[in-house]
Amino acid sequence: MKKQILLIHTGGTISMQQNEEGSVVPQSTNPLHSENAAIQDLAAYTIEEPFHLPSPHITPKDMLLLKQVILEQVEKTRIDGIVITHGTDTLEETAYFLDLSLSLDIPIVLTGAMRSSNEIGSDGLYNLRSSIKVASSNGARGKGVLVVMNDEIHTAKNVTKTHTSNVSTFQSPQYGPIGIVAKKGSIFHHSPLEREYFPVSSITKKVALLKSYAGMESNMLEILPTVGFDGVVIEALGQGNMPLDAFEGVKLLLRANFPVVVVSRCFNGSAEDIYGYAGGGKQLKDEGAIFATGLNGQKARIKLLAALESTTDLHVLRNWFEKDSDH
Ligand SMILES: NC(=O)C[C@H](N)C(=O)O
Repeated sequence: MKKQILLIHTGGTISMQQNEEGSVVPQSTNPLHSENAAIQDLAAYTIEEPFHLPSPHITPKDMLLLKQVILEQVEKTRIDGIVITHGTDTLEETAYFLDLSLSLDIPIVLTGAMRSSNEIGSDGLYNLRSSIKVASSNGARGKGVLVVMNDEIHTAKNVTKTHTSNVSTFQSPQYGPIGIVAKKGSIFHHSPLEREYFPVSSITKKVALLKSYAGMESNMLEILPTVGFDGVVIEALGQGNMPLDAFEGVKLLLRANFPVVVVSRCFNGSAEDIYGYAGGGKQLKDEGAIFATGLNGQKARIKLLAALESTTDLHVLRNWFEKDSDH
């Protein structure tokens, strides 16, 4: 019997075409619909298209809508796997949001394309077929939300977009992919150790993401609560350190119980409380900053958004963010 795949289209380059001027633009009818014949051999489908957006337009509320579409379909009918087509710019954020907010064991795979549907070497249909193969496989069960692009299988937690145009843009720094898509199907060589679940049913908070830089000013931070933010993720320098003036802003926020989550602006490695000088990671942590183990800035922001729906208690938040580290 064919596997039953819930195929959800949301837009992105995989659903776009290049026009005569060379611009890549959305189409009134998603070109993926005319590819249905090219995927019929792999599975049977329920197709949903809750919105059709370039992924820079996608908001956490759209991510929540996707979660609801998935839950409705899973309750209604037998679904063996889920494939979501999505623009690549914010794909990792949607993938991680769904990873945190769904506790399903069936495979959930996000995919996209770096070249639109009518460009030479378009990777969309190929990635779609690969994703359907992975979502139909038993090996993908219980591994959380996955991202399949360019013959690689990545976890939502670790994957990130690393190149503006290359088809091998998605990578998992430090960890690598957990499997590959071979000619005959998917092969997993790793499994995530644990999964986290936040029962998000609304998005009511605002979380900022700031990148630190040499000479960063404190007022960048001080202004946040006054303009309606509920928390901030800071991509700190190197091992997890802040410029002196900005450190003063962090202290003011923390003393007002405003959640400050620290990651590194480095592409690889984790932020840690190593340096003891003013603004260093040790002092940040002593002041109450929360270190997000192993997450990049955009993922830490999604996690803080999800977590703040359940609690604003800094101790609870710290446990949720730092439990992955052993010290
Ligand atoms: N390759 C892509 O999908 C990029 C596009 N700008 C998007 O995210 O919608």
